[in-house]
Amino acid sequence: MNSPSPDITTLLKDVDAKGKSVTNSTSDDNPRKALLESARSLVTALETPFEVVARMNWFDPPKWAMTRIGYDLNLFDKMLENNRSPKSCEELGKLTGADPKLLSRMLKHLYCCGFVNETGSNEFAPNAITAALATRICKGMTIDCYDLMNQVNAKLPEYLKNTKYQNPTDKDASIFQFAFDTKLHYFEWLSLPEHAAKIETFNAHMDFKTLGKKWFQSTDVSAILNDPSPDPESVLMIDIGGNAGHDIVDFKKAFPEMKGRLVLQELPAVINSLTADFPKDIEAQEHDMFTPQPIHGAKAYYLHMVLHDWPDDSCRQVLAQLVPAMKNGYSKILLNEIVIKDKDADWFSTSVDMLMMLCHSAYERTESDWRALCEGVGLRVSKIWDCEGNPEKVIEIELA
Ligand SMILES: C[S@@+](CC[C@H](N)C(=O)[O-])C[C@H]1O[C@@H](n2cnc3c(N)ncnc32)[C@H](O)[C@@H]1O
Repeated sequence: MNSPSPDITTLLKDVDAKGKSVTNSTSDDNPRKALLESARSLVTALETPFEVVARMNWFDPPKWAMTRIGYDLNLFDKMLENNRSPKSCEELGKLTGADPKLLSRMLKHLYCCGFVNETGSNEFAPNAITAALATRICKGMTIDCYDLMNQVNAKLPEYLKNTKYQNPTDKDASIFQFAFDTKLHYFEWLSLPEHAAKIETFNAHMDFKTLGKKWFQSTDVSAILNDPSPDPESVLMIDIGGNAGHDIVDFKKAFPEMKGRLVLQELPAVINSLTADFPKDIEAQEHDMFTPQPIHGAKAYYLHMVLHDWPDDSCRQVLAQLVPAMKNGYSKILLNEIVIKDKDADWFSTSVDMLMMLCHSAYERTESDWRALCEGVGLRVSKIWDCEGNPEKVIEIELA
């Protein structure tokens, strides 16, 4: 191999320097993230362009497919059995019902992905990624994305060719609708009785999707919810489009002493999917956010990655339903949303932006996009809280 180019040398020094600032501290994850970014830059510089293209075309698609099939076989759970002991493909074949030769080929690829450890010839053991894959949220996210996105991605080139490469903005003519040959909006389609199982994978995906800490773990909550009414009957927070309530449930756990009612508002199909262990001290209410907000004078109307599913005119309709319900000088809307950078956007934000285009003809907004959206309906952004550098921020909004 040739001696490293100056670029590589600089990148190595950068990795070395960033590595020194990483500690085991769980309270500040930023040094680890900075090292990861530097390490990624180093890998990008080391790989040849042809290796990059080969990985994209040959390596990544079966990585996704083999993982998806792993769930059908219950493979990751089976690998974790018996105290995570290494298992031969013969043994795994008996546990999953799959051909040991097929399992051997699948697991060799998953080993190259770092998803399992190889402990011998045709023998594999789970590692931390296998254990993560076995969790409900990783399983739900993978099944939800794989089963949907393969079909949608496959039709994307044809859709964009048909629309002469216009940026998709029509919620009723999304790429999802084209790919699945339906006139229903994604959330109407998901609400069909025959898609009840998909709701569970979607809920698990939503539970997964926030990278990093939740908003109330990374902001000054007492400053945001300042001076809430001492009346225990008043509403402290409504989680609108809160899915199965993972945010508001965790908020309640984090602040059990905070006064005021907590309410989850969602579509009927999601409310019906709530399990028996949904906390009794949080109210679950069916509500269509495009209709007038029934609860007036709440301290906070919280929407987490809800508006990003919709193009601008729909977002304005949702916000306009909140305006008459808000108490001037008291109520706030809290949007917990990605604020995509004008320049140097991160991979999480751009990936979710693509997902929004594919599913909903929607997009991730910059700070100026969010401000313009609010100003159009008699609201104003009073503060944007940076959540420890995470792409998702808290956009605090008041009546203008
Ligand atoms: C991207 S998910 C975000 C869920 C949750 N806030 C979170 O961050 O995990 C958007 C949610 O909006 C809900 N939703 C869609 N249309 C809605 C409507 N018209 N009224 C209320 N909720 C709606 C969906 O059911 C879905 O759970």
